[in-house]
Amino acid sequence: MSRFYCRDEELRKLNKRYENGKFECVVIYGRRRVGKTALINEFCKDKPTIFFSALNTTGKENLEALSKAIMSFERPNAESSPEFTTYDAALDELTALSKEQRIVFVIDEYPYLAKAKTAISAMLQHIIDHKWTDSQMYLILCGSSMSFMESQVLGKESPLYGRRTAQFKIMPLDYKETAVFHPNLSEEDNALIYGITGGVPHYINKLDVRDSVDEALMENLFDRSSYLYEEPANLLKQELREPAIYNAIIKAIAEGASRLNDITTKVGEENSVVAKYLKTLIDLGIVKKETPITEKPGKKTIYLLADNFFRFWYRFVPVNASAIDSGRIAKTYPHAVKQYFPDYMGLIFEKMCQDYLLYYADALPIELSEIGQWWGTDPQKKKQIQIDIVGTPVEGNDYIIGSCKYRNEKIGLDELELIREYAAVFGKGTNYHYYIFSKGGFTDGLLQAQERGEVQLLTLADIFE
Ligand SMILES: Nc1ncnc2c1ncn2[C@@H]1O[C@H](COP(=O)(O)OP(=O)(O)OP(=O)(O)O)[C@@H](O)[C@H]1O
Repeated sequence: MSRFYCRDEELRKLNKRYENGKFECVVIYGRRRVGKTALINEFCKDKPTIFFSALNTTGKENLEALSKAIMSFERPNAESSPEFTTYDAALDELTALSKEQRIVFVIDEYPYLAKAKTAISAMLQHIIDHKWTDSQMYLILCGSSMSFMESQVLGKESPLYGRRTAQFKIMPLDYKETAVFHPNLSEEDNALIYGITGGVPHYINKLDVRDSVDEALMENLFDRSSYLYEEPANLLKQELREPAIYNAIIKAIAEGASRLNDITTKVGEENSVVAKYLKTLIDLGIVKKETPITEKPGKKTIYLLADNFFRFWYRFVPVNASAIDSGRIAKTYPHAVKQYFPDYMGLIFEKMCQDYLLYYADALPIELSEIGQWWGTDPQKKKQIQIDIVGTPVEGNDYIIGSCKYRNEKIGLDELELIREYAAVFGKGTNYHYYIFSKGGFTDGLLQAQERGEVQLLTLADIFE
């Protein structure tokens, strides 16, 4: 079995709740493959646990599976076990167990159960209110359908509303956590692994980098028989009824369409139809909407791929499909894939730098409220500008302005000049603190500017420290 990494904060909080001995109803949700079940297993490994993974079938078959889960807890060595004839009987058995001891009862894939047995949320609500509140039951409801978990389990319409005692939205790992999987690799390799897998532990494991990212990509992604080659299609098929349209939308965004109109034109469907599909992709954590920081959603809102793995796959697999199919990819890889990495990594590096500033928020010269990107038009030069990082203050007029360059060249004073100009166009603050992040380092001129206190300079090595 592979090792379990990170998630310390989630485990600490889950354990703290366990120790209080009181009734808990914890909701755990997040994108598919993000590591929800692995986290629950890690939490439960030394605790009395009934783990029921709901099935995408009928209510009857789910009751059978639930019966088995309860029976294998009560009689771990029995070859066959009786089954409960009703859900009420199974829940009553759980009540009896939780009166005797602290017990963790996990329902994984809860949306499947709620679909198969529509009354289950109301039944759970009833038993929580009448029996479990005073018991030692530690209930965990887990699911990957974000919209279902957010509206039907956490939302006001749900019978379970108000019953939960905590909720955890499990997010992909960030760049530093991703690097924990490969402590012996260089910062550049670790950045790339983050850029390819998006910090989804399952994808990090499946990419399985030993010595070289190039070799791992060739074996475990740019190969038709590999798991990662199939993954986007599998995931879409598993989650959605019309994968073809979703596929076209993701491809359009990966190829650079970011406004609704551009996506619609590429896909060849009505705006309203595409908007509906986009909403589902946002629920799945594949697409995200972005608006310039400090502005409200509106005309400037754009759509981006939230998931780096999808972004990588759709950027490099479709255009190289024939080379992959014919086995020529190893030959074409240097000019068809690898030479575009600095460009591909640009956006990812921006996110890494933003995360870095959030990590060290306490050491920043301002009390940070939000961090994001800003884009708009320079009215004098009549051209579009984009500021990679803007940090807004909780109060006052001091802002952080940052630039991120993922190139193999030294960045010089002209970059500082440029972001000073951009800050003037942004125009919200009166005092700006400048940060420049560069993979390839800095010229002496810029290093001297740092010594004069005009700018903070950080390399890839600095942000991984
Ligand atoms: N923190 C972690 N450290 C190491 N490996 C992990 C971690 N989290 C998940 N994994 C790996 O990723 C795989 C998939 O994770 P898991 O099944 O927990 O995801 P999930 O969110 O429950 O997925 P789904 O919604 O598709 O059921 C696991 O089998 C495990 O190998």
